[in-house]
Amino acid sequence: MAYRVLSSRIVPPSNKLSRRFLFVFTLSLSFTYLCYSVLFCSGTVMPRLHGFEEHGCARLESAGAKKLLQKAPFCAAESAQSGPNAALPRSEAASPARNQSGRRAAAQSARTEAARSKAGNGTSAQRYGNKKLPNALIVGVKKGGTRAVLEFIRIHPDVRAVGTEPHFFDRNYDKGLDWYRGLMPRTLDSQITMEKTPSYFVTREAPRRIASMSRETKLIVVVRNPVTRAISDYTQTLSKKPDIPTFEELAFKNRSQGVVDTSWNAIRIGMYILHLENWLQYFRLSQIHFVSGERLITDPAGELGRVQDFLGLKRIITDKHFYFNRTKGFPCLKKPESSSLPRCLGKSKGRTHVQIDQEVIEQLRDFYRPFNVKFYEMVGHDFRWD
Ligand SMILES: Nc1ncnc2c1ncn2[C@@H]1O[C@H](COP(=O)(O)OS(=O)(=O)O)[C@@H](OP(=O)(O)O)[C@H]1O
Repeated sequence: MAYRVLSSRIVPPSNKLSRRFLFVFTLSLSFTYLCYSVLFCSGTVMPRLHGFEEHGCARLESAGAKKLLQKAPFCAAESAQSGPNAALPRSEAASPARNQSGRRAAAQSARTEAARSKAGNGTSAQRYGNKKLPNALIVGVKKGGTRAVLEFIRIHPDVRAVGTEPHFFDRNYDKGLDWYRGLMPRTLDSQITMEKTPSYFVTREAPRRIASMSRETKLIVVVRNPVTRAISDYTQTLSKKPDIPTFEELAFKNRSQGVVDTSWNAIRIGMYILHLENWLQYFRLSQIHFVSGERLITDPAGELGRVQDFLGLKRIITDKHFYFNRTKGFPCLKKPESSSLPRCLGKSKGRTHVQIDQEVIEQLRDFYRPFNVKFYEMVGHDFRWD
């Protein structure tokens, strides 16, 4: 065997040549190991030893050395998060107390990296952490200001959100929770996962389905004067289907007698108390936070302050994140989540409404009043829509 031949050659201690060969062999072996360690950042190796393969760096390993080197700065943050002992000497790794502070520092470093990538270069895709089911949902209401709340709250470094509306608990429920989880962004344990789908609020099955995912889910409902909301809803439909009947024709069964058509969605959605009663069969009132759609426009920082409190987040989003854009006529973000440039919401947010006869508006106000009063009583807040 080759080994036996080799050993018979190197074993005699008197053989100087063999000793020299052994020395050179050991030296070259050490040198190869050194090169390997330098090229492949230690964080990618250590987590494997500690069983943290599921995190980012391990994934990058298979992409080859070139890619690895390009991603090196990211790797530092990822290894910090995935392998708490990776950056520590062995003696420290063995101590649980030091280990914890290392983990804290590592998590902090990963958070800083997340914040930097959010605020700075516009690459909002987070490549570390895990996809988790959402802990908080913006469930309604349509045309209440749900997009504004989502875009504003996601600038918080401890919030990660899906940009599009997943419609899981209404249209896609049969696809299953794994499908739903797959849509979520990667989050660290310290971060909150969120999505918004305004139609959940009026979907009969949504509260039961959400509760069966988790009874602890936090729910946000952005409410707005139901008359204005109905007009906004109609304006949106009209922009897509210009041939629909007039607002008045759709809103009343009999206008002269003031009989409102509650089967029309644009009207039905605004009967907030009826929908809320359905939610309260599955969730405590304290699990639901109501954002005023009106104040969201006049005082976005104030509303976002309360949203952050409700979500248990540090108040990071403040006045300094907003400016009022006169052309748009709405508050806009100085630095949105996806870019470092100031940005307002799109054209479909803040449309000029269809002109509606004042008399019709009064009739609808009268119609909604009793529903509004019950709603105020239930949530313990007067939204002053009358
Ligand atoms: N900052 C800011 N910028 C633009 N628009 C804002 C903002 N804050 C609240 N709003 C109001 O949001 C309304 C749209 O609500 P939603 O995002 O819930 O609509 S949707 O259900 O997702 O279609 C939209 O309704 P319309 O004005 O009727 O278009 C706005 O009034």
